Amino acid sequence: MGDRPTGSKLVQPALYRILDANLDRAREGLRIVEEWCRFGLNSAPLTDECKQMRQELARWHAPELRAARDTPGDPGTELTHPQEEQRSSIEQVLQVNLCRVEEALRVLEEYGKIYTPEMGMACKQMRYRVYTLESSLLVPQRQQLLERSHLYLVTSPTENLFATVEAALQGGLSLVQYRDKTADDNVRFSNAKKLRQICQDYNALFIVNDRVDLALAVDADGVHLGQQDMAIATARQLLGPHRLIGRSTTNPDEMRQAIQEGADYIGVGPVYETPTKAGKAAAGLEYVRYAKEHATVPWFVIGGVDTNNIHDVLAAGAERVAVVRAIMQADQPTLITQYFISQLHRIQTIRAYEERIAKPHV
Ligand SMILES: Cc1ncc(COP(=O)(O)OP(=O)(O)O)c(N)n1
Ligand SMILES: Cc1nc(C(=O)O)sc1CCOP(=O)(O)O
Ligand SMILES: [Mg+2]
Repeated sequence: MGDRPTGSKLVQPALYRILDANLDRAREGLRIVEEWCRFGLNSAPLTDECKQMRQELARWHAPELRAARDTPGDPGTELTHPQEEQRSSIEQVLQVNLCRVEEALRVLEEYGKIYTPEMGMACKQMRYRVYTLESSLLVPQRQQLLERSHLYLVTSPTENLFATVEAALQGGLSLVQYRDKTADDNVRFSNAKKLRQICQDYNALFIVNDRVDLALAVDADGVHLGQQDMAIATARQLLGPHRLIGRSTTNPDEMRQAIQEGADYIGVGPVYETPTKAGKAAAGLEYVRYAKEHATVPWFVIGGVDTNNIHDVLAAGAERVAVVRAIMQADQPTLITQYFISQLHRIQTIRAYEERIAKPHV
């Protein structure tokens, strides 16, 4: 590779070892992601993208770099973090490994510039390709599941918390919010952790009410924030780009602002007064009709919704509802969940049909 501006004889072996270690790290991470693209997603384009990047990295891995390796003398091989030993989901495996690839590429970009400018440039371009790969793999999963979810269970404290949530999941529920306004933090943490696991077992989204710190601590899919809770922009900074943020809204101004600030979904309510949120005046069906015309993100009607009034709510334009008591206090949560889902599905089918009649050529 000719003369390099490496300064001294001491610098070159270190530089080569850095490049050698990070080329390995990036390729290993890509291999792990590739396996999921291939066997989990059956995606030829994503598998191919990982493979191409691995091969490009292999071309940069020159014999002189490999020759500089000194595993017994490397103090870094002994250092592990307890979190490296735990993985709770495929998503986490992907997240951790994509992050590892991005970090390794950043190192290769900086140190590679000393080795040869072309290496620095190639690693920079590859890092942007990894960001794109990350978006394809991680963002849509949550967004798509949110799009597909029309019933939202918001929990209330009860002795049967886990059994009730699991019964609802068995009925087809795919979106759960842990809401407990009074428990101690250690109880909230252990409940949220257990619910997170149950939701994962059913491939359902798990959202934490109010608390961004708790959402992060249990690796939740997102957080629900009311008007008095943390600002969306601050939550987004803490949660990163991929987790969901929901916002409660009670009137058109709050809706406009929530959407403008980047809420992934909104609560629309309370449509009826409810003892679950005593003292909050009903926004009524008029606000549901407004949401039908103006909401541009998924919106869930909340507040007093039950099996008796769901048809009025749907008739006002809703296609998604969030409930607490209707499921948490049901004798048969699975059956009630199935009933809600069937009615929500029915209305979507009717609306899709009506739309086709109204615009036959679209
Ligand atoms: C889906 C959904 N919509 C609205 C709320 C209410 O949030 P907030 O106004 O912050 O009130 P609390 O739930 O925190 O008492 C919600 N939790 N979920
Ligand atoms: C938690 C919550 N938020 C509301 C809002 O309008 O922002 S209404 C509500 C409680 C909904 O409970 P139930 O289904 O038992 O009436
Ligand atoms: Mg709140």
